[in-house]
Amino acid sequence: MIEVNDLTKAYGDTVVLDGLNFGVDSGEIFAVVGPSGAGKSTLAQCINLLERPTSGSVVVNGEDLTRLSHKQLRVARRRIGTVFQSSSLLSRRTAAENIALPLEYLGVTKGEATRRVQELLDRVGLTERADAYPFQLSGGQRQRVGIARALALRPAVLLSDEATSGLDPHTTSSVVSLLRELRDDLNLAIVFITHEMNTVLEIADSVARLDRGRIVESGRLVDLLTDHSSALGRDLQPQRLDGAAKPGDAVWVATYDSPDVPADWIGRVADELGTPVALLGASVQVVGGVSVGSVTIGVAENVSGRVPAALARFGLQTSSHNAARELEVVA
Ligand SMILES: Nc1ncnc2c1ncn2[C@@H]1O[C@H](COP(=O)(O)OP(=O)(O)OP(=O)(O)O)[C@@H](O)[C@H]1O
Repeated sequence: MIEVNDLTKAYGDTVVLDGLNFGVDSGEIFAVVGPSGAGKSTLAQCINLLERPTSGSVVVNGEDLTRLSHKQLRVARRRIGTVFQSSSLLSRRTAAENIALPLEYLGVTKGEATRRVQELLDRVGLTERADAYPFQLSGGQRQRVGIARALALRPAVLLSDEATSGLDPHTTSSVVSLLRELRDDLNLAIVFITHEMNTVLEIADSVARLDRGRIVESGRLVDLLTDHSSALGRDLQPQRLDGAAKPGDAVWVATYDSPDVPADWIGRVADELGTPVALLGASVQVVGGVSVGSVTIGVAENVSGRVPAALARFGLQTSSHNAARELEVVA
């Protein structure tokens, strides 16, 4: 596991990270999301100690890395594997040679390195592409090589710094699936730094929003998504375009508010209201075994006032924002 305690980084008078605190358990993916300039890259560099924090500590499996000498740190840093954007591979080395790089630095015997590289290629599904050069690989394959290289020294923590940025949605999903698999199979603590909200929704167990060097909100993903007072939870909801309602219908957006929403709630709400409920759009996702997200429905205006109570009975909520929208439609 990794703990970041009161981490501060200043360049001269400019405070870039201001007293950050968080912990990531083994077998957990913790996403840090934030806009450009929030301090994400600086945080990544402080976590793997490429930059020394001005104050505070980074503790991996009980050892405070910030207190180590330069020499001790070189050894301790192996516990953190880092995946950068795909461009970080060496272009004149094959996939296998890129993965072997950390093993070479460590002075591992050639036979042992070959065995380990084979194992890693297999783990990331690239056995067939061992001899390909980076330019012969797709963006997703290059990222898999980067991940395999980060795992070469069997780290306890995997730090992903914008590792899926610039990849198309399909490739992002496949890299995300691989990271989730590694979390479970290798019991890794993964710190996933990104500016992409959609990816957070796919990957994170917990999430923190970094803004101007501070963590302004954090929590378990599923809790944030079902907490209607959470600005981060709202921003993480998947975006979608809804279909138009029938003339004379009022539109409501219902958000999943409970882990126990029955799968057939639309039919049951229609029965209760005594009128059909039209499904206009939905973005519902299962996070940690719980359905979260929102659904847009259209119902006849004459029963519209009864909608919030009917939905609440099945564990769904209409937020005030959505009520305002409904009033707009009715007006
Ligand atoms: N070496 C440095 N000296 C002075 N200021 C710096 C230094 N490195 C970063 N900063 C400042 O720290 C702030 C955070 O930068 P950082 O690159 O960590 O943000 P970021 O969230 O990664 O942004 P982006 O997503 O655009 O890469 C910025 O205002 C930047 O100008």
